[in-house]
Amino acid sequence: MSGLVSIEDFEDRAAASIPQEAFDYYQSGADDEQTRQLNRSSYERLRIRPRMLQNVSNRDMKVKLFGEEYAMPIGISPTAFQKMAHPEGEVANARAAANRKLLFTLSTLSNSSIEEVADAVPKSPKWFQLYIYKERKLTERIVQRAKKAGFKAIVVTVDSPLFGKRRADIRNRFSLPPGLKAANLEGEQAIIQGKDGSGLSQYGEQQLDPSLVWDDIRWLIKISELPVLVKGILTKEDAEIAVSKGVSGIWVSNHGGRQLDSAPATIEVLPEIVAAVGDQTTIIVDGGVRNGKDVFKALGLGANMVMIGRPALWGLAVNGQQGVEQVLDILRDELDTTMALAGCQRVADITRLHVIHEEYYKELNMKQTQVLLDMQSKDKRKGWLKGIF
Ligand SMILES: Cc1cc2nc3c(=O)[nH]c(=O)nc-3n(C[C@H](O)[C@H](O)[C@H](O)COP(=O)(O)O)c2cc1C
Ligand SMILES: CCCCCCC(=O)C(=O)O
Repeated sequence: MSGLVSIEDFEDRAAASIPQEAFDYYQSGADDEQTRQLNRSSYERLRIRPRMLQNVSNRDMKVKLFGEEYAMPIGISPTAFQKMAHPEGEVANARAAANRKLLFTLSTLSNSSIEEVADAVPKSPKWFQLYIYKERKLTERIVQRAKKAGFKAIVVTVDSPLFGKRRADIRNRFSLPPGLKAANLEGEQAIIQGKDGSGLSQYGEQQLDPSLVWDDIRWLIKISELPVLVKGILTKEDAEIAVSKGVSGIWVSNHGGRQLDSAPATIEVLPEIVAAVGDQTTIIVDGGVRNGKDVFKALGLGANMVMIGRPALWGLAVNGQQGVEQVLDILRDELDTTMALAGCQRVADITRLHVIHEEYYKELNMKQTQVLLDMQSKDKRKGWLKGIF
């Protein structure tokens, strides 16, 4: 697809490519969308401190996570209902990730089933995102299916005891289009139908378990016998509890600004979580990542892997599997350029000192000005005193 050179280009083209209701569902955040916007503006407030003369002629973006090697530290977050973007849905998205040797995460609420995705990309590493249903036996069956199909980790989403209020979905009475269903479920649990307001929040209220507590994470680790990561962590307190319960990773996320509006941006909270548990566990982050500079900043602040949600949906909407591949290629090229220009040959070379908040320069500037003003007024006072005596 020519003429598309940034993720924003893909978003604009996606808006013109799919039905308004689908685009609204993908794009929107909760309530006033402060957190969705903050995810972006917080990246823009960070600066990169580049180092010169570092011989960056041979660059390498490969990373390892849980024993698997990935071509770069960018992966795909779980997003529901991908056949609204393209008839091949999650299968196309997973194939794109596999072709680029990247991590893919499948949502519980996918339109392509666990088995279809596993059959499409049998060899490449993939994770399964879990929503815990009130019906625990059903939840267990889903976990066992994911495990049998070869998914390598369970990512349990903990930020959704109920559903954030997405105004567009309420106005649109969000429903899955005819012919689409939640492919991992059966009967009424597979149907999302909005009669009065968003069908999604009604579904969530009826089906998902809002009574979850930390001991349920222990239960999940026990029944799955797979690495379990908790997705939706935004404080060091919760990160510390999660680690004490035996999780294999913390996924710093505010659900793309779709759950608690006024929650902080993920890139804002990343440093506190890395400082608290970064030496004990794997840290994943998503939310508002739209270019290679953002990925670089998240790595500098301590993330082990940086994930994208909506950008992959925009690629899918524009041109299916190929569209996602193009999105991934744009991000890869941008990260590569950023690393070269910042003086980093490998991902491990990106450090905390490469990333700084814009306030640092403002404060420095203010402090220096204050010192000069103080010196000037001291001189003036001296002259004034001289006049008296
Ligand atoms: C349309 C859409 C559907 C989503 N579905 C899920 C889901 O099923 N499970 C989940 O844990 N997170 C879900 N998320 C949140 C993403 O996993 C991710 O946290 C978020 O999209 C990251 O922000 P970004 O879209 O700005 O990259 C969804 C996000 C979007 C935009
Ligand atoms: C009630 C469960 C529906 C989940 C839909 C997917 C999701 O997480 C989203 O943000 O949308």
